[in-house]
Amino acid sequence: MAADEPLEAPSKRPSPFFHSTPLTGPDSLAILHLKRDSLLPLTLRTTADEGYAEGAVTNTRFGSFPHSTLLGTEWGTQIRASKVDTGSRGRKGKQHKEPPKDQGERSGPSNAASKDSDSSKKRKADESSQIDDVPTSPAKKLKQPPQQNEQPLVPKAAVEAGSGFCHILPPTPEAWTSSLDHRTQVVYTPDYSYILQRLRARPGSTIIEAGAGSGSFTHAAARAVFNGYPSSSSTSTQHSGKVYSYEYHEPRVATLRQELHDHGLDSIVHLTHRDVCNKGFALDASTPPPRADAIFLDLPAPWLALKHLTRSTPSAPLNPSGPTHLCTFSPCIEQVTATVSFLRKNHWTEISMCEVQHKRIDVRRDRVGLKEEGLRGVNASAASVEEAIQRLRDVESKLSVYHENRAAAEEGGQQKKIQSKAERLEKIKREAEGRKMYKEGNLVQRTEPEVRTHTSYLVFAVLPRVWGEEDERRCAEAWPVEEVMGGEAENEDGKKA
Ligand SMILES: C[S@@+](CC[C@H](N)C(=O)[O-])C[C@H]1O[C@@H](n2cnc3c(N)ncnc32)[C@H](O)[C@@H]1O
Repeated sequence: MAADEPLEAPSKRPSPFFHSTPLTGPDSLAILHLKRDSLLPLTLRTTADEGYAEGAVTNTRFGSFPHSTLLGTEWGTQIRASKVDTGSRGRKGKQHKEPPKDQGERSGPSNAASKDSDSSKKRKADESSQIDDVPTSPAKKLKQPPQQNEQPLVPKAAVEAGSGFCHILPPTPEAWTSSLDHRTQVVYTPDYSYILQRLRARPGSTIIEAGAGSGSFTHAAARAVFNGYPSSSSTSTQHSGKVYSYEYHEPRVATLRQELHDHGLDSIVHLTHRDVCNKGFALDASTPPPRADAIFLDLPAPWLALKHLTRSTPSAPLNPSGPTHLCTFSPCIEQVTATVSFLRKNHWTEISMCEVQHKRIDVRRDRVGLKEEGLRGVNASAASVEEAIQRLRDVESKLSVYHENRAAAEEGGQQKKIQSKAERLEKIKREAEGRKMYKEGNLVQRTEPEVRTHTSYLVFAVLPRVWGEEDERRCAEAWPVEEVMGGEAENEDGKKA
């Protein structure tokens, strides 16, 4: 499909990113939360086209999940993995003569990949090798027309596998960012939440974004500006929030266009296939230019695009009746220098730069001591010299009791009881029940290094609106100086009027 080729009419159904149903339903977009930072988007299906007796199945490294176990559940529910019967799927491939096997826990990718070895190798090479036959990439979906032989599901009841689980979550821009098919480097949640806040994006705003890349920022921006779907009625006066996205890489445009359609966002996001550096931000002839309140440029050379964003250009896509807030995202300081230099020469104000240095900080209680032995998340070594000496005394005394008991056994005398380790741990556990653990130990903080982000410098600036004599006159009429100053206005000579 060509990037400029429109899809069918904009989807009429509400976007699952803005409206969540109480329960998961057929054909709805869901995110499987497998583990921290491992999320998987999928569309829940009631049709079987993969030869599983249980109907549509998603295989992950944490087990197989028939969609029948995911449908009709509350969002956030923990779903147990199932044993699945590959049925006819197992017999389909010519090179695979073995009888179909049950796919138990953790049998996902390799067992399920019964089509051919090339495709299985490709999957292994794929960044998301934990996933098999999941309709994650709309690009893949585009290449695969819907199967003619899809049959209504009469699924075999799923049998729990005994281990392996996931949580089913509704789609949000955050979950989408963590799970999307990366076609480019993406803007991550900590960055876009800060950027959108600095751009003053709010319901009803108009944002320009270039380049759209994998659509991570696009989804977050769409949610930030959403204040209802554009109304076709001419009487509606409400200005709908809108995101104008530009991208010059044709396959990325086609993929993102399909995603936006599938996600019910195509009436909020206007995606254009265009090189903004060379050709500016104009839209097709039938569409009026955007009147942007905010601009986000995630391009290698933002200053080349900025030359099309001036107040003096008649076709400039800026809102003439308000200031325009700008953010550019650059991976190196040279780009920042060039951008800031351009902004200074072209009437932009409030120019500032910040480096993104997100850190995830783990704050917890550090509990050390022998009384913690056997408890979870503790350091069970002696916390003080006294504790260490006491432990040595205990060991010594046990040893001497042991020798006494041996001597007593030889002489036929009575033996003393020695506390076993299991008894000691049981006693500590019992005592712990009465302790207020959340108050104990030192409060410590540790920086976790693995926050997903890129080296990035964000440049912010504001382009004020044009202000002329006429604006000044209207303003003076609306807010007469005497009223504003409470009769304290001064005349031209600086005297009180
Ligand atoms: C880092 S990616 C953007 C990622 C995106 N912001 C996201 O969150 O997924 C940069 C994108 O800019 C696009 N691009 C680069 N130069 C461009 C230009 N002159 N016009 C339009 N798009 C451009 C690239 O094709 C690439 O997809």
